[in-house]
Amino acid sequence: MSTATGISRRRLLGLGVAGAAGAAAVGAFAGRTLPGGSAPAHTEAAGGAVPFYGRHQAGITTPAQDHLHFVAFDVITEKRGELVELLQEWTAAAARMTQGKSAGPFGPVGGDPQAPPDDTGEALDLPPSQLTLTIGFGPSLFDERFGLADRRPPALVDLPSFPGDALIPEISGGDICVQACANDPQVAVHAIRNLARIGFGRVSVRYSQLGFGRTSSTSYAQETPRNLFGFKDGTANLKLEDAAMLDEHLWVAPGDGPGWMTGGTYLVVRKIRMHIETWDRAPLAEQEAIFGRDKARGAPLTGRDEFDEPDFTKTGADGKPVIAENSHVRLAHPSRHGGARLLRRGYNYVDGSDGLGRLDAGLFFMAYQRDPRKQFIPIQMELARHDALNEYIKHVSSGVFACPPGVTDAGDFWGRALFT
Ligand SMILES: C=CC1=C(C)c2cc3[nH]c(cc4nc(cc5[nH]c(cc1n2)c(C)c5CCC(=O)O)C(CCC(=O)O)=C4C)c(C)c3C=C
Ligand SMILES: [Fe+2]
Repeated sequence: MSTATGISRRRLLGLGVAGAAGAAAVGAFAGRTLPGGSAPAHTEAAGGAVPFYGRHQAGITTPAQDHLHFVAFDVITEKRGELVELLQEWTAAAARMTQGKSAGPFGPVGGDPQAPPDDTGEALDLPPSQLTLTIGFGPSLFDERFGLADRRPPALVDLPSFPGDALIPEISGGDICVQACANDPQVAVHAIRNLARIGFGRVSVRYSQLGFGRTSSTSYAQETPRNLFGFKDGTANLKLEDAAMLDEHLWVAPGDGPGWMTGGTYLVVRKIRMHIETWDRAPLAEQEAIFGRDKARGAPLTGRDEFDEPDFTKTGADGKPVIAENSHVRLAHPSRHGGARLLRRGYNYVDGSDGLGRLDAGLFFMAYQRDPRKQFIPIQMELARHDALNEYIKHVSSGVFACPPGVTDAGDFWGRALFT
């Protein structure tokens, strides 16, 4: 998207037009319509910038954007100083890119023509698109390489193997993860590509995953989206408006573990293949019984409206529970897990077809929480053992990461308190 002069907002900012003049230019841009009076392709709300600095990292309670590019890196340098420098460089680039600027100060075309550009350029004409970049540190980072073994939080456990797991090691784990979310997939891909480029020689990409169509709402202002089985997903999620619940279930509090994690949270990722063609042959009544919710409105089978509380005691004419014992929502419900909740922030994925005519598709499940030992692990153990949904899904990749608190200002960097 371009300004009246034909120079993009990202380019303007990337070329260093800052301060009052830059702000005025951006302000003018933000309010303008395209020639002919049509609305911009991205509204400012969808295309605007999410603040990078704050007590918590952005991209967790931020209203879930439409697109994901998730990456897990292996650290290949063994020098602690090089890793710290990389985190500093990444933080500076992330602070810039999330505000719609280029990854480096010169941008795709403003530097020395004899040197590779400090930004790859494919987001040159695009608005910030609510890009957020969220970092996490995996258990393997806390081995002997960087002197971090005694700084590993007890809550950052290796996940146990769950019944039915079919994990592929090459797309599981990772020393460091970065979740890029944006309302434009090209902006998310650009951000991860540039972080990987900056990390050359110090990290290598272990795996990455594209996701589209968020499968959760993280704000009451958002409509509940649908997953690839056609059901509303994210109804009973933690929402950013529930501040007390976030303190109880999401953010690491003082005394929970090492001080460097206070204000942070833990992320569990699971790539879950969904057997779409088998599901599509299941009768509607069976699909609804599996989730315990109706397909049209997402209401519990004991209620009428989406946000009605399920009644697990209610029985039908046959004397059986209306919401089946092996239904997904009964097994995952907080009442079964001592009140434990998750902030789910997953995305649909389709990686093409599998060569046998079936979609290679599913849910890239991501859930943030205060302590995976008390939240994800017991919930998933229950689901893995009893969930009727298991006939239609397969967990193929897994990861757990400690996501540090937010970067407070330009002097701070991702994970500073861990390394100092
Ligand atoms: C271990 C955690 C969970 C995994 C893994 C998981 C996989 C998974 N879920 C769906 C679809 C739905 N899940 C729903 C609710 C729900 N799911 C979990 C946890 C996991 N799901 C929780 C904690 C809840 C909320 C339970 C409650 O409090 O009522 C729903 C219902 C709508 C909603 O509340 O979001 C759907 C639909 C799929 C397809 C899937 C794996 C592919
Ligand atoms: Fe679920």
